Amino acid sequence: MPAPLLDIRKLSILRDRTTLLSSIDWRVERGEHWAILGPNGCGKTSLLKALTGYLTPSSGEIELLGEHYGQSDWRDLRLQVGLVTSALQASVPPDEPALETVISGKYAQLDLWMKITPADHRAGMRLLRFTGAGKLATRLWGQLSQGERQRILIARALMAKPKLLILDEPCSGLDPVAREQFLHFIDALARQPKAPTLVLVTHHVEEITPAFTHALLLKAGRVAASGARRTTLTSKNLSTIFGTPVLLGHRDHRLHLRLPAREHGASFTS
Ligand SMILES: Nc1ncnc2c1ncn2[C@@H]1O[C@H](COP(=O)(O)OP(=O)(O)OP(=O)(O)O)[C@@H](O)[C@H]1O
Repeated sequence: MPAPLLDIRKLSILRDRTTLLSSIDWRVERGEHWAILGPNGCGKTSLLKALTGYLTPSSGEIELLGEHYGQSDWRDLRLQVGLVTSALQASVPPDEPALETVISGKYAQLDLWMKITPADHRAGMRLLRFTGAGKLATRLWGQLSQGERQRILIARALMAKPKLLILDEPCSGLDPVAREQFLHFIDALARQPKAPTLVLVTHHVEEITPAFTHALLLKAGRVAASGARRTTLTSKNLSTIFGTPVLLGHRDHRLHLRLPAREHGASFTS
């Protein structure tokens, strides 16, 4: 049996007497796509930092692509993990054309300084077209819209042919139409036969499209629920993580969340 893509066991992280993560167990098999959901401060970013080697565990084990944290060079392993996060946006030079930003992903560098080979040019253009940004090749980073930037960053991440692609709140800052278009793209990407395993970090159940097969729900640094989407994404579990009763609905293969009627409280009178 092949090793799981990711196997995290009893991971705890403490900093300055604060528990960021407590006894996290999370196993991702190849071919699965996961959503990580939880309220502000529940530990989502800390978990991502731990698995990309930017936050050292206090205890527990992380196994990524069959390699154990602490025993392998995590800088090499990190190259197999694509990370699309808004934190990256500030690091891209504003005068860099989109095609160069994409190609820089192959070399894990920001601000591409080397000569572009014809093969890299072809691969970069193919990915730009694939992400629906083919016409943006010469557009400068500083001129791109938020939605366009997200597509460029995904193309950039795919340039390194990652086994795991992490999308950290990729819809923040997108208008409703751009968000829907972007979610369609992500759903289609996940269904590609050679797609990397996707991990989507979000606060919003609406963004968990049907291609996401599994979910990890975090609350206060702990796993509140984890597993197949049907059994994990439930009103009960979501009420637990958000600390208030919520109702999960399904419409047209999409999820939505609402508060029970009596929770709305305020009413208007004229
Ligand atoms: N280096 C640190 N030292 C102390 N506390 C930290 C440190 N890093 C994060 N924290 C705390 O750990 C908790 C989890 O933070 P984290 O950024 O992982 O949450 P998150 O789920 O990503 O939140 P959000 O949804 O708001 O982005 C927060 O309360 C945060 O203040």
